[in-house]
Amino acid sequence: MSEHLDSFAMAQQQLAAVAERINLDPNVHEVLKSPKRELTVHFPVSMRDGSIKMFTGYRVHHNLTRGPAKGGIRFHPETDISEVKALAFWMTIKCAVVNLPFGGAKGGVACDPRQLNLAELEDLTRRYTTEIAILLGPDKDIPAPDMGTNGQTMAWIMDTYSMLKGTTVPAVVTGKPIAIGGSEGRIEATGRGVVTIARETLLSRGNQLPDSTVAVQGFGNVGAAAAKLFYRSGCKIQAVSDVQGAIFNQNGLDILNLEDWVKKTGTVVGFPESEPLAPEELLYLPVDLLIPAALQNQLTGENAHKVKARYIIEGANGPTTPEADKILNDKGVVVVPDVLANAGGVTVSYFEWVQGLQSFFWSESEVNAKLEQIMVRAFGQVNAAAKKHNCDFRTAAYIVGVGRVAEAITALGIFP
Ligand SMILES: NC(=O)C1=CN([C@@H]2O[C@H](COP(=O)(O)OP(=O)(O)OC[C@H]3O[C@@H](n4cnc5c(N)ncnc54)[C@H](OP(=O)(O)O)[C@@H]3O)[C@@H](O)[C@H]2O)C=CC1
Ligand SMILES: O=C(O)CCC(=O)C(=O)O
Repeated sequence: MSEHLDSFAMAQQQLAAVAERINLDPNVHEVLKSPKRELTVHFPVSMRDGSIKMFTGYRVHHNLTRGPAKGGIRFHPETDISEVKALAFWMTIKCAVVNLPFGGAKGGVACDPRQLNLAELEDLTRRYTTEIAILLGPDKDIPAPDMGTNGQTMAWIMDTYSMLKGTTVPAVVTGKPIAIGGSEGRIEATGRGVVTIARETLLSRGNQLPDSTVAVQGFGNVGAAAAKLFYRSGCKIQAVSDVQGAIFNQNGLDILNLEDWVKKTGTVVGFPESEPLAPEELLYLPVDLLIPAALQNQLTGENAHKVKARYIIEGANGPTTPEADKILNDKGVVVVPDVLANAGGVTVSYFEWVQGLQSFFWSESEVNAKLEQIMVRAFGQVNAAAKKHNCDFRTAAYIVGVGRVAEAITALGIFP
């Protein structure tokens, strides 16, 4: 049977599965089923052709028991409230898995940033920020980049929020440029975390990262950084893709040359040292490590049986549906979930927030060393939970994450 789940329904299924497994207090389950608040805004932007276009944006706070709301902002044509609610829920779990003092949030605007010029994009970002500013603040809600947004977007958000407050407030966003209080290491932090978790996963099974073959879906902030760090670790990156297509080289792509090519052309497609590949075929290559680093719902009940990779390390949020999870587990494919594998980004966002609040900044090597420590510790805790409960890594990560959130909810005295 194939599945047509929306993202929030999928997140609910993941929560329900772990609630049953750990006998979660039904009251806590009830709390975690719904986001704390959802804001939908419709706002006008003046387009450069003289017309006015209406856009719809969202900011969702899922659960704030462990700290202020934290999570990225996505600009994508298919972004809707269900997607943003799911992404906010995953942020609650993710922050708890790596034990950061944050609750989960996410935001988004339904738009195609590639169809907007820079001035339109700036206007859209500033207007969206003004509309959701009621929720934002360094001790309330701290956005960061996600798909379709970057350091420039964060700079516009910080500036708009600072204008509203009448003072410069760097700690209201993370993932901003270094010149305005960004952290060393944030740009590649998610990719670095993905590679660290891949290494730890392999080590836990008696394998090594060097010489592993890798396929990466998506060559943006997460995919490109992960590909480069896998390459530097001695892996063979056999395939990568972006929206325009996929490329393949049996002997491994030179990722540094590929980066130069993408800077020149805007796509991986046509890279001279490669052959074209049908994009969906990337998911079915017989590689050691498959890294989905684009959108959700890529591995489903319909295609999971075709996967030949030994390990899937989820750089993207929500790339594997529950039905696919079951098929992959039955096939013996090890899936390391988003809420652990891509937590390096929010971890360095946490460092950026702490540095901003203290106006005391760390070197890149300090940032990377602290990131390594947190990711290795989180992997160890999830691996231990997987052994203790004899379960897959997603279930184990949820046992750790949901367990911490439940403990916090109970400690507040809501359910004495
Ligand atoms: N940025 C971060 O710090 C974090 C991001 N994530 C998650 O990682 C994923 C990627 O985010 P990020 O790298 O920031 O986003 P970016 O916008 O930087 O990059 C997205 C990449 O995915 C490609 N892409 C989009 N759709 C497809 C598709 N259908 N097939 C193949 N490639 C596709 C894009 O192609 P093109 O370049 O052609 O547009 C681009 O290369 C998302 O799920 C996000 O939620 C998770 C944790 C932190
Ligand atoms: O860096 C952050 O605060 C959030 C990153 C993010 O959106 C994610 O982990 O999905």
